[in-house]
Amino acid sequence: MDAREESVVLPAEQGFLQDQSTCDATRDTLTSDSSVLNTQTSQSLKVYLRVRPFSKTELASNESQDCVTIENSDIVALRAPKDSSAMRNCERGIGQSVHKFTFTRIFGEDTTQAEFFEGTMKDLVVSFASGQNGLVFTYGVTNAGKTFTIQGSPKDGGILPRSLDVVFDHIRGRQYVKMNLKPYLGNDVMKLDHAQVKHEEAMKASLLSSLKEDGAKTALSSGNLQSMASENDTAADQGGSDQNQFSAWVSFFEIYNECVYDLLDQFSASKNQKRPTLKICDDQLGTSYVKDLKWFNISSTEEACKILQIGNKNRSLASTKMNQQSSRSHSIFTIRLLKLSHGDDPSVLGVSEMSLCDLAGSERCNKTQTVGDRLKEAGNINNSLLILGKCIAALKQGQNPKKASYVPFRESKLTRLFQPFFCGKGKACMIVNINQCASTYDETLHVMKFSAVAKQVVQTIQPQSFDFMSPRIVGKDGKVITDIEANVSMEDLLSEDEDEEVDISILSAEDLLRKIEELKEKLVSERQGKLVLEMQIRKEMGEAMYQQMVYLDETWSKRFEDFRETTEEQLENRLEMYKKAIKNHAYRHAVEELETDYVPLDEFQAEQEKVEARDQRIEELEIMLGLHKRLADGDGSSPDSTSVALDALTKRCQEKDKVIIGLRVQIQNIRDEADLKERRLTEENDMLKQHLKIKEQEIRGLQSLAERAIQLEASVTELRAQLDDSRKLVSTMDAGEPKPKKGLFSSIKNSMNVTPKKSKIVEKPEEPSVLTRKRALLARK
Ligand SMILES: Nc1ncnc2c1ncn2[C@@H]1O[C@H](COP(=O)(O)OP(=O)(O)OP(=O)(O)O)[C@@H](O)[C@H]1O
Repeated sequence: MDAREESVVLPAEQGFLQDQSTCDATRDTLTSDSSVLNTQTSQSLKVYLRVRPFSKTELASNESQDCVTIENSDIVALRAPKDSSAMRNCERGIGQSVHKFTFTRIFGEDTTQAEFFEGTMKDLVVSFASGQNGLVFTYGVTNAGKTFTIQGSPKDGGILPRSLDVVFDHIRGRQYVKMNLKPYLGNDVMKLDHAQVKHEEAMKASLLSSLKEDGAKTALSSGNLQSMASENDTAADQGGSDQNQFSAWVSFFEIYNECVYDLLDQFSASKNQKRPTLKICDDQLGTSYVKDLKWFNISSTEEACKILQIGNKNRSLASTKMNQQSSRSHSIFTIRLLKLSHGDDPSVLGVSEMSLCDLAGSERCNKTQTVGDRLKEAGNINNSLLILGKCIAALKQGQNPKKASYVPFRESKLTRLFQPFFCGKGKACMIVNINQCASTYDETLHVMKFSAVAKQVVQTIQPQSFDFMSPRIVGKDGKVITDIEANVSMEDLLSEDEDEEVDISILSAEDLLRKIEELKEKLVSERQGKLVLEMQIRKEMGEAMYQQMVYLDETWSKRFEDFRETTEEQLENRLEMYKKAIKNHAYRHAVEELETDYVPLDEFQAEQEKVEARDQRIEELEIMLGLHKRLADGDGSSPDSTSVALDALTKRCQEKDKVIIGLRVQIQNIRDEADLKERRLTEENDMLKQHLKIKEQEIRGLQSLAERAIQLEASVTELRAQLDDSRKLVSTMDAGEPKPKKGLFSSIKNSMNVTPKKSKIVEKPEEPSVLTRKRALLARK
């Protein structure tokens, strides 16, 4: 598959820093970038690929089989190794052995952490510092380098500590050190009183002290960026000219087996205690956030990295077969930056948020030989990644207005939290991590295909900057102190938010009571509305049923008519066939008879001539006989001549007798022949009778078919009667008298159970003619 996709290159993307000049360039961009953010932009989701180098063990176990080839800065080719399923499939003629994928940018195994940060995160951190929200998530199989990319090693930090460095570099000298303004809900800020501030400070001190035993040596840092930050101390001076102040807060949580756990919750961190799970709620703007999540104020990258280390200790790590330090959960580290006005009691000008999500490995269960808890984990990991994939596919599909489909964001905790970013809350970017091992080729290919789809998602980013979005500030009781829109009351905002998981803890007791009353009233009006809706639905269902019945009626009538026509046609055809067969038989028989009795013409004429000659001779003889008689009676003729004549006559008579005998023999022969023919005819007649009997049986079968057709006709008539009853029922429902308590389906059921009243059956005018025709046809047959 070639996943090449030309992404829209927006102005913000054009200036990748190819060299390693870092903070100066970043800061310059920071000062000029806020104007860009005030317009809505659309861009393809940025998807970066990072290929990790082989470990020594991998090289020793022949994992290096040239599976991954980086062709240029944005195209990578994957070649299936010989033992992979992809290669087996290719040999069977399914799929290809080489796949090419395009990414926003590809980073090879030699890429340093600094290079990777420069090439991927610059835009996002710049936007974040200017007030825009951002999300970065890493995706890949286990052991592909996701955690390494985000967190890095103690000596060489990943994108997280490096981003923090840039942010702190940006706000240096403008940090608001008090902790009395704290992130609250999705995008708001809570103003803490003195006691609360003390509590905050104690909590932070306690958290940080928990890492003291391990010492600073394990703490992560951005490594070389540290020095760069100090080199750029002039930033403080620059910032000083800006009257605004900034306050930075962090949180760290994980989604493990579809439960959200606070990784900075010290009490739950103790071994024997069951960790409390946190809920995901929607704020008044419909943005999802983790309720009761702990936020800690940070004043430097070091503090943030220590907090990250503490959270890491609580993270659900388990050793899988593929990675000894495998993350079994999705972990999300979030930084919130509050932009405040100048002075001791500043007002909040804006809040921006940047989340870095280290997704759990996307390996499949069989590969890692997972069992028990590990199998359950893998199931949950795969499920949430599957839903992420579904969301990304649906978002991609949704870009075509004709194919827009439901995006199942709410089907997993992870996608619920990602939803705002895919719906314009801020910039999102995906980092795909792969290793080059032959044994994980199939999984890697799967990851790449997922990324190819993700790269086609176009993000619409709402205009955002600190100046653009002012948050609400609430007091310690959760009541709004200041609001962006003065004409929008708390009640208005809350009444907009009727989601099933609304966070009601932000209301005071009086507000709650008032809210309950309002809700009661709302419930009554909702119920009324529901009744009306139910009636409407009933009516619609009735109409739908009626339409269905009409359709059924039409379909069955048509089918019956077709059946009747076909049967009639078949019967008529058969009848014609039998008639033809009988005619043919009679004709053949007559021809056979003719052939038997046929006498050639010349023979016949010869016979005729013979007969004529005989007749003539007989006449002559009769004349002579008469002459002789006259002579004998005294005509004076001599007795000798008479006796001669007599002799001659006798002779002639004898000859005639012989002829007569011959003729008799002939007659006898003819009679014998006639008898023979008669016998043959009788036999043939018997055979014909047998044949006729068979045909009669077939006709009887056809008659029973016709009777079945008549029965079907009768059942259609009965269905029509039922249809009439349903029509009446529907018209009764239309006329009113709703029975809301009975329920929709019981009413449908009743309408279906109505016994058809025979008296009401009205046959259509053409039915008798059909029956009459059929009967006439059968009678005819
Ligand atoms: N670019 C890299 N250069 C050097 N080593 C790396 C690189 N990427 C990852 N590694 C090493 O590879 C190993 C696995 O990396 P990592 O733990 O970050 O993987 P992962 O994808 O987060 O795994 P999991 O999903 O199981 O947590 C680690 O030992 C890490 O140090």
